Formats: sequence, structure tokens, C-alpha cells
Amino acid sequence: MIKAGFKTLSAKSAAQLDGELMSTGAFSIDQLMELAGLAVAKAIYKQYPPSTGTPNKVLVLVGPGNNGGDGLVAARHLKTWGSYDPVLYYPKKTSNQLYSNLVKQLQDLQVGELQTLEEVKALLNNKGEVKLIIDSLFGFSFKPPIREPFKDLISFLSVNHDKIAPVVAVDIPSGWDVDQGPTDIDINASMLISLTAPKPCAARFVESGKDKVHYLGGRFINKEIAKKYDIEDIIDKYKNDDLIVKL
Ligand SMILES: NC(=O)C1=CN([C@@H]2O[C@H](COP(=O)(O)OP(=O)(O)OC[C@H]3O[C@@H](n4cnc5c(N)ncnc54)[C@H](O)[C@@H]3O)[C@@H](O)[C@H]2O)[C@H](O)CC1
Ligand SMILES: [K+]
Repeated sequence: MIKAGFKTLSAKSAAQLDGELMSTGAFSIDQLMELAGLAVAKAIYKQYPPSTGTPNKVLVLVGPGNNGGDGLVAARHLKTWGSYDPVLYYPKKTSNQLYSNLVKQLQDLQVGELQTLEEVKALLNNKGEVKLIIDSLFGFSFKPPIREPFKDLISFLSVNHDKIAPVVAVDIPSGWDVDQGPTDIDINASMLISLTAPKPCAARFVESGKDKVHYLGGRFINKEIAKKYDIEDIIDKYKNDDLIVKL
């Protein structure tokens, strides 16, 4: 599908491609998530380079699925690089070993965690403290309408978007329909990092304002798979050793 000058992958195709990579492609989810999260951190560093002095506080909103996992990996890289200070809000944890490992790695790096939505709101109301918000709540498996506590969280971000830090959406602006785009709840992202290939809602994101910034990351598919899913044009945007590309 071509929209806004780039080819897109529907929610259904994205899930199918993901499954194919991890079956016949012989990738593990850990590998894909590491590359996806690294791309998120790299794109953030490029678009929002840290200011000197105290590490820049980044609020990482972590959802219950793999989109949340990408956020946890990105948080680790940002913390390791030293000039960012990520803090997590991860209200619906799973007991899956992959996630407990990612959380343990962050705890070992002294990455803090907020326990309640009230704490999140209080932190964001403290004007200027948080420099960036990572939206790793929902990706291509999200099905509207949104449930709590995420609805309250995104509504707060939406209502206060002109007073708080910019939101960087991982793969999908959370709350949006993957194929249709905006719903009645808008996280008001300033930047979107599409993983593997943009989904149809990315076209709506780009059209929603001239300041919207769009990156591509998650460089893990070969030419054969790109051809099968008709996304060769988008994959060809990477040059040499690029891990991310600004679209
Ligand atoms: N190949 C790739 O591109 C890779 C992408 N990655 C990332 O993974 C997500 C997709 O992950 P998945 O686990 O399939 O799902 P989500 O994270 O989107 O969310 C599922 C999660 O959310 C719950 N949920 C769904 N709808 C709602 C709702 N209306 N309200 C509340 N909760 C909802 C659902 O129950 C699940 O718990 C992709 O976008 C990329 O970011 C991989 O990291 C690497 C490979
Ligand atoms: K997201």
C-alpha cells in the first residue's frame, strides 16, 4: 500500500511478517527487540541530542506487549550512553522471562520506576523536569478502544500536550488504530519511529502537521522478505551501515 509517499504494512501484514521472521527466519524475539530498541534510542539521540550538564530525564511509558519491550531496551541504551536519565512507568508487567530480564538490567543501572499514574502526572506537572516522553505503550497489535489505566494516561498527555515534553511514539502513536490512524484519543506525538516499515497510520501522522518527524528503524529484514511484503522501496532508504533513517 502507498500513502504519503511511502509504502506501508497493514496491522495484519506486520504481524504476519513478525511471525515469519521468528519461524522460518529463525530469529528470536530478543534479537528483534534489541535491534528495534537500539534504533529507537539512536533516533532519539539524533533528533533530541542531550543537552550538557545533568542527564536529560526521559519518561518511558511501557505497555504490556512487545512495544513495551522496545521501550525497555531503548531505556537501557539511553542510560548506558550516560547523558539521559530514563524513568519508567510500567503498570501492567508480565511474568515472561524476557521482560523480567529487561527490568533487572534496568534496575542494575539504577533506572527508577514510578508506581502510580498520580506520580506520573506529578512528574509531568513539574514543568521542564522531563525533557522527553517515550510512548512504548502499544504497537501493531493494539485494538481500540483503549482500556484503563492507559486511557487516563493518554488523555492526560493529550490535554496537557502544549505544557509537557515532546512525545516520541514507538511504531504507532498509542491509542491510534494501526490501519486507520486517529481515534478519539490522541497522544499528540511529535516524532514517530516506524519499525520494519511504516504502518498505514504513519501516513496520517505525517499529514497531521508540518513539524512531525518520522524515522524508520528495526533493520532486520532481507531483500527477499522485503519483496514478498512489497516494502523494498522503504528498505532501500537505508544506506551503508545505517540503523535508522529519517523519512
Ligand atoms: N517485526 C517487528 O517489527 C518487531 C516489532 N516489535 C515491536 O512489537 C510490537 C508489537 O508487539 P505485540 O506484542 O504484538 O503487541 P503490542 O505491544 O502492540 O500490544 C499488545 C498488548 O496490548 C494489549 N492491548 C491491545 N489492545 C488494547 C486496548 N485497546 N487497551 C488496552 N490494552 C490493549 C494486549 O492485550 C497486549 O497485552 C511492534 O509494534 C513493535 O513495537 C518487536 O519488538 C520486534 C519485532
Ligand atoms: K507506541
